[in-house]
Amino acid sequence: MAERLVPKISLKDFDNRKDEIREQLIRAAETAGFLTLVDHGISAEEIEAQFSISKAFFALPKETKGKTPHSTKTNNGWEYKAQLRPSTGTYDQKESLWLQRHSTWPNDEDVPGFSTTTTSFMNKCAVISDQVLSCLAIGIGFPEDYFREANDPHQPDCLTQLRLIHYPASKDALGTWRAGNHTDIGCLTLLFQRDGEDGLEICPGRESHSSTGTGDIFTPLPAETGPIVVNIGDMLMAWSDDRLKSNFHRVRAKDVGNSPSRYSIAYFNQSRRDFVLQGPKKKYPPMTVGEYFHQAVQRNFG
Ligand SMILES: O=C(O)CCC(=O)C(=O)O
Ligand SMILES: [Fe+2]
Repeated sequence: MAERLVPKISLKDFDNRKDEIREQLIRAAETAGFLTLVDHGISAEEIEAQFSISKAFFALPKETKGKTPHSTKTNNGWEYKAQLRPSTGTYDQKESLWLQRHSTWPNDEDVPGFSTTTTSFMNKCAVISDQVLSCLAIGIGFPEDYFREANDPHQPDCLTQLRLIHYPASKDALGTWRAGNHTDIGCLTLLFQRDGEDGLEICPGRESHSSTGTGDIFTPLPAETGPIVVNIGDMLMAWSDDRLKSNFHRVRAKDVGNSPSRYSIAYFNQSRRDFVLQGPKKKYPPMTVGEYFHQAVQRNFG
């Protein structure tokens, strides 16, 4: 069932297969709001190299990780079991490191290779995001390069973030959540997982970018090293006049018994703060991405 719900889409030979790929991406974005990308240009070795960096960081003592402190103002830095979800009323059982291109990063003495590996990984994520967003732009009715400008990661007002996540191993997790039920606030998320570290569940069926109601049928998506899980965020749902679906998802550990630790990496395309967001059908009044973000944070966490 999960296989049918979340299609596997190949980006192989992108320039020559653009029309076919675009159709597949739009169909997935309009239905489940989730899809899995293969042949996307980041090798399994490169993904594992970034996971090694992530594992090395999270294995450091708290004092060393705390040298990159989390800021509530920018949402960058290292947070430990700090995300309180109104959807669950509990703190997510995880730690994560939020990074922007220009934020403070852990230094290379503490994590050898951190900056080179992570910069190259972010650059590759940006290329894939650009390919997907160029297809979705046409599907919505914008010019092909519309989101290239709106999401340009090299602009100083770009809100895009990479998030390294670690869910510690657990036993009898009933009543807790690794990541409570939520939608992503940004435009488009690329999510990397590892073989055997399952836990992600998705719940399609949302009709408006600001609705907080959700169904209760969640489908597990088995974790695989290599394929990238891609999902639409609230911002792109609003930007498409609710045509592309930003759907609820969550991460859970086993209610009873042992769950191994899980590492995941998310690349959140969150657009440029000063860019004006409005769909081609003008279903919602125009607002800047910064205003949208603020409103969505209030809605999800307020
Ligand atoms: O760890 C995961 O697989 C999901 C993370 C997630 O949904 C998020 O950080 O928004
Ligand atoms: Fe998410």
